[in-house]
Amino acid sequence: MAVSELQVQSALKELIDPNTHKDYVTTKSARNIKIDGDAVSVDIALGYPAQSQLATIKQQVEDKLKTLDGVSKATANVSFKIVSHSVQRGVKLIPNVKNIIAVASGKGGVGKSTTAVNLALALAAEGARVGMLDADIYGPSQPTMLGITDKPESTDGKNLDPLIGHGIQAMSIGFLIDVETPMVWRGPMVTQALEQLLNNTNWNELDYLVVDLPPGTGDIQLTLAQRVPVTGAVIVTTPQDIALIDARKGLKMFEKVGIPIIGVVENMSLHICSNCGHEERIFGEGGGERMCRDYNVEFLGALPLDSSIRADTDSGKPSVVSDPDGRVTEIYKQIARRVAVKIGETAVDHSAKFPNIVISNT
Ligand SMILES: Nc1ncnc2c1ncn2[C@@H]1O[C@H](COP(=O)(O)OP(=O)(O)OP(=O)(O)O)[C@@H](O)[C@H]1O
Repeated sequence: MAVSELQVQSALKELIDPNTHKDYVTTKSARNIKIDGDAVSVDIALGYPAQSQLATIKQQVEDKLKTLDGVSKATANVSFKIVSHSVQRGVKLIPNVKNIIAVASGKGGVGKSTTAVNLALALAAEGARVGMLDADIYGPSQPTMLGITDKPESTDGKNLDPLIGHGIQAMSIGFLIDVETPMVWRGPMVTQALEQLLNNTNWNELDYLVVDLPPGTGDIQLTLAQRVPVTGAVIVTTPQDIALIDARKGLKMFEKVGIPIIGVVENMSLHICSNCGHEERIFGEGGGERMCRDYNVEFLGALPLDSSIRADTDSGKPSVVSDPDGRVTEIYKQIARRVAVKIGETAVDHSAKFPNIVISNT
């Protein structure tokens, strides 16, 4: 007897998506079940980029379906599609940009820019179309980290075309000014410069735009957080108490402006001696996780203090590019998938689909 659609659904309910930690029926990823005699096919449409896992997920689903009585041929078509999610109320969306991820830190020097660029490259490695906006006006580091030395041009005579580094679209004040000459920025100039970089760039169909914010939680960051249409924020911290206190301020700042916190990345968590492999928690233990528990936000992952991370970014080839199969890259990819999943779980932006409501007297 042929298998029923209900039986196929029950089997799919027993399979847990490795990234959402939910089954494919609950997440509504399983669609279009077709049964033709002893052959079953199903589409699995993931809401996050997972290029490196598509084959594994396909295999898991097909193996599961083949355990059903009456099924000898199973086909799973696994794909992903990224949609726009909602942002703070009253903030204008950017054309051609589906989701904006702000990467912030309460304190300078904790590795925010390094995390931002590797997160962007990891999302791209998982198949998403990604951009990087370097909003760190005081110390733009993305041009160096992405190995970009060109100057942006304008093909339409109005907006600048982003420059491409390792497959991602990038815009930075560092492309436009001489980074060796210190610039004195006053508050309103910073927000204006940033809004121009964001709005006057010809972004090309981005799934995610990662924004590397300046460090700190002062007025400037607050204004930026209120003006940039952000889907969610990632906070980077190191485990020392002093960094954590500032990171807590960062969390509160985003709460204040209604931007959801995607989670916290702990950087320089653990030092691994490059000579003997000895592991040491130089900056303390468990601080990031404790903070996440206190504020009920997700701990996205921890990066070791590893001289290769510094050397890779300094040379313009961040770890995700220079060592695509390495342990550090896997951590960045895990973080990237968690970020994408969390964004996928936030409310979808329906603003573009809502019909105009016209009140007429007739
Ligand atoms: N996990 C790590 N292991 C080793 N070095 C790291 C790590 N993360 C970052 N670094 C290095 O630490 C320095 C500071 O990093 P980065 O510029 O990313 O910090 P930041 O928080 O963006 O600083 P700021 O915003 O103040 O410019 C850089 O030289 C970078 O290569």
